[in-house]
Amino acid sequence: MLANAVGDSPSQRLTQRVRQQAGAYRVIALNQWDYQWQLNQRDHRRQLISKNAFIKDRYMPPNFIRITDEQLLSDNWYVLKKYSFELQRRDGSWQSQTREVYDRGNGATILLYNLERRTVVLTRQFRMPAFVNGHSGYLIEAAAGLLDNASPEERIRLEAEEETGYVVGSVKKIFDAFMSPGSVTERIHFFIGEYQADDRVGDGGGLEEEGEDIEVLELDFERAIAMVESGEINDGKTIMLLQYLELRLMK
Ligand SMILES: Nc1nc2c(ncn2[C@@H]2O[C@H](COP(=O)(O)OP(=O)(O)O[C@H]3O[C@H](CO)[C@@H](O)[C@H](O)[C@@H]3O)[C@@H](O)[C@H]2O)c(=O)[nH]1
Ligand SMILES: [Mg+2]
Repeated sequence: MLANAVGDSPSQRLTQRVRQQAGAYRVIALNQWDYQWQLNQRDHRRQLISKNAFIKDRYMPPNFIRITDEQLLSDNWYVLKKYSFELQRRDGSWQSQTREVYDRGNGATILLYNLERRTVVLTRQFRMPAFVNGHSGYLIEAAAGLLDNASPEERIRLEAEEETGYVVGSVKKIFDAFMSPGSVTERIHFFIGEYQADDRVGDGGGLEEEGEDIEVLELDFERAIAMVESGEINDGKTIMLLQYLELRLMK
């Protein structure tokens, strides 16, 4: 339902309130993460105006963009589209642009750590895109997987066990992040979870039928940090997780 419909549902009341508050602002998006944002027209900074609002009928089309065309370039595995659109610049003028956008869904990742022994569990597997870009392709990474319609927490528990063999107890979501927002839609949900040696119930390794052949590495935390510095670990999500742990827990 468009938010300018007249009515008395919670979302409509919210919308009216937002509009009253709007003044110098334009509402830009009611996104899927339960946050409502508005955009300051003077400096284009986003400002959070409502959290955990109402899920279903709260879409308000932003008025700073007009999508004029959407062309499917490939849906061989995931979906690559070319969007043509007009975007309003900060001086108020409109500019036409095209952008290719690769949509492979969202993902989740987890760093398994043991505080007492100061260790972490990572994986090593072949990544074709890294190979194409001059790497051996064998990247050291935190366990991770695409959501495939599961919730981030549900998916990361399954993925951690599938890839590392560890059953994860409690997990903590620390943040989510766009990892390549210039071209890829994906948003990754980041988790950490403590493990003990006897939480390992299998070998991990991933699904052979999907081409996965994942090596499980248990590393001293200090060694892992040194590998970030030396460039041996150069996967973005893994660096972010290790540095989070260093800042918050492994002092
Ligand atoms: N046949 C085929 N298989 C594919 C293709 N692309 C991916 N796959 C397979 O699809 C499976 C996806 O495995 P997951 O464990 O769910 O995902 P992931 O590849 O580990 O992705 C995780 O790490 C990425 C890199 O950091 C993240 O981008 C992603 O969000 C997720 O966290 C893997 O077996 C992968 O080989 C493709 O084009 N063709
Ligand atoms: Mg994976």
